[in-house]
Amino acid sequence: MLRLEQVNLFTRLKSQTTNNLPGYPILQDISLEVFPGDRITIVGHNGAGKTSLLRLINRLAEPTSGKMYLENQEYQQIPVIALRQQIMLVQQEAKLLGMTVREALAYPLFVRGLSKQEIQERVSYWSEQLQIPDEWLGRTEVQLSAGQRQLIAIARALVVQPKILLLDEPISALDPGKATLVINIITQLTEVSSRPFKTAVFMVNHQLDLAQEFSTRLLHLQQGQIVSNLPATEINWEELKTNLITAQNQVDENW
Ligand SMILES: Nc1ncnc2c1ncn2[C@@H]1O[C@H](COP(=O)(O)OP(=O)(O)OP(=O)(O)O)[C@@H](O)[C@H]1O
Repeated sequence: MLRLEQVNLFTRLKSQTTNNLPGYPILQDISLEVFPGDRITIVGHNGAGKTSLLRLINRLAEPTSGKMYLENQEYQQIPVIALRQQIMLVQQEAKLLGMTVREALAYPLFVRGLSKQEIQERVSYWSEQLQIPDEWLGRTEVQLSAGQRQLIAIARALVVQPKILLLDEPISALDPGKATLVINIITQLTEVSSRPFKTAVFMVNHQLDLAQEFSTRLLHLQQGQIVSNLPATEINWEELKTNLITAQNQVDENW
């Protein structure tokens, strides 16, 4: 479904005299293959490259070298709009861009050409699934709490029922009940086969207990490189927790 082959991402530094400064590596030699229904948790300490990897897959960043394929078609051959119709990114900072919640949920469906009735049906179906109360629908982002905004950002991605869902710390502001609800709903999306495809999900998540329940694979990034990419059943979760805490402490000491 999605394949990355030896992808590198470097910062592009510019000076007043040249555009050819080398920059420094953000992601190095990233190769991975993703299949329908995969639930991939990405872990790694701050600055390891987790967000950059999601931005690369959503094409908000262009690889410096290497190849990326969606359904065996090279990224360069896919118009960006077509790619983003299949791959939805929920960023850490949810923005509704001045829209009301109702408009924000309807907009991605409108641009995909769904009829007014289909849009209404999808918006009410997903609002109900995520337990979004009717009274929120007329609000704008300044009238929502951080957790409420996060839930709306997730809903806005789910209404589209994308092939690939990229979630950057999607449950960090949610209370435990809502976090579990979101995890369960997303898990169903990856399993239900009534649609022509099962969604594949990448989730950056520091809550390893939830990650352990959720994931089918775990991708561990360190300084822009994949240090492990294993099925969740092969992970020693206790060891991973200790490793991540140790790695984070070492980074903090170096600062
Ligand atoms: N636009 C940019 N220009 C230059 N450097 C960048 C840019 N975006 C990210 N970086 C650098 O790339 C590295 C990876 O950043 P990234 O945001 O992907 O890390 P992360 O693992 O998501 O971190 P966190 O857990 O703190 O969100 C960091 O060293 C960061 O400073």
